[in-house]
Amino acid sequence: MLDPVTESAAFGTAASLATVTDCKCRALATPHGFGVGHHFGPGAYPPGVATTSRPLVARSRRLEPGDPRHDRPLLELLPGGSALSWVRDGAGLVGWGCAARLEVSGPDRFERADAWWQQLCERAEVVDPVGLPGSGPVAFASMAFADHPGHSALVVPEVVVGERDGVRWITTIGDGAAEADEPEPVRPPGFVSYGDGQLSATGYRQAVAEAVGRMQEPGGLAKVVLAHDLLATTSEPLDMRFLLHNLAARYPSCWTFAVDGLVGATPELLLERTGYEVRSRVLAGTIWPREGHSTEQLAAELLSSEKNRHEHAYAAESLAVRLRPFCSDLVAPDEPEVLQLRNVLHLATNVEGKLSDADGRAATLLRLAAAVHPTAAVGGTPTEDAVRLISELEGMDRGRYAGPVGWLDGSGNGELGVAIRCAQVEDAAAPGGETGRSGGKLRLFAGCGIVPDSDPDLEVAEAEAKLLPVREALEGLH
Ligand SMILES: C=C(O[C@H]1C=CC=C(C(=O)O)[C@@H]1O)C(=O)O
Repeated sequence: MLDPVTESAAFGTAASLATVTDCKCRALATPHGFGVGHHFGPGAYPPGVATTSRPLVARSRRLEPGDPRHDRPLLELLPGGSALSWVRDGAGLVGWGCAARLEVSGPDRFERADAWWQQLCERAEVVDPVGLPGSGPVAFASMAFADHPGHSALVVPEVVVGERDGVRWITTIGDGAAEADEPEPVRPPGFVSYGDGQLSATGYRQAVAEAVGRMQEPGGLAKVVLAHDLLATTSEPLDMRFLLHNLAARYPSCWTFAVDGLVGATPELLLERTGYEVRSRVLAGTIWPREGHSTEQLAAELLSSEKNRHEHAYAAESLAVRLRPFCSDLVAPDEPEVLQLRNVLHLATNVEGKLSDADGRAATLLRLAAAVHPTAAVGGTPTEDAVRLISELEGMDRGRYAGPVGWLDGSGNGELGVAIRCAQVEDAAAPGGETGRSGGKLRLFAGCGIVPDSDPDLEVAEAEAKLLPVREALEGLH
């Protein structure tokens, strides 16, 4: 098997760090510049220079009917271990193994991740007769919500299987040894128990009440999105595929993702870039099923709720305003529509644009993401004040929850969702309790847009409804 490309990088200040991990998760921190190589010690490369000791070799080929990798659902191809996924309605990408990996943190994490990926792709040897978005070299990405704390990860798998427009293909990156990995049977996680995370539901209610009080004062924020977490412990080791299968079965229209231990099914698309086309689906404003109310009644109530319309307008506008400068054309409807999911209904705005290439190069997906993240669907209005208030009132580390998550290819295409309706796997198999068995530990997250007339009790209930997809997947509902 090809040695994974080992990224060793550090960028000057404590405020802005890129740690370096190889794919066997040996962390290498270096006080020197941006360098890459396999198993080279830190400091072997001069500051500011990115090198790889060996270029990536990516080979794609079409899969044909009769090949199990063509005929079986994408998620069923994943072997055990750390799964990579971006699947919607049965199509998308799954990946495994690790040919290269980057961890970054800090305010310029997007720019540095972008530079790393561009350099890897420029030097890569690519054989790609498939020629579709997602064929050729691919990195799965999961970016931290905040500048501090939290790390972001880019993982280049050794094997990717993709499906788009009815075409199935496989890409091997490296020597393709992992191509032969046979899926082991998926293991259920056993009993699931829940406990408070870093911010309990009671603490969350207080945080929302405090935010509402401050927002009602003169000069207060227009909107802030506050979240809390829930700790889940499983009696058996956690097989991420169990979660992925159940999420995809219950939420087929969402993007079922897994990147570096962050797993979920998001209904919200931050940005999709296909050539010069960009697309986004902004969500904000929520209602959840109540007894005696039909879906049509709930949808009508949501559309006519001034509070939800305000919440939504801030989010849709934040995306459109920040995306517009990169586009020669951008269409954002004036009126939201209703998106219906099993657990909730949302107000949704689909935005479409055409990237301008005035200087001969349209902005990359990661650059675009840096410009639009966080939208007011997960941050607030105005953004910087809201992000400060989130940090103050939540008092927890969101990690990569609510950050961009998805994939990028070597031709500039990719999809980044907003990492909501998800959990961070803290330990796939944590040391066991009294029984001596080893179970897993996950942090589930859910947040709600808070405006000056929000009711804290209702926001707690809304967050509970948003936690359901992962809870039910964990408990085996499909
Ligand atoms: C922040 C979350 O949801 C966002 C997306 C849709 C609707 C939202 C809302 O109505 O508050 C949130 O803005 C979450 O699920 O954790």
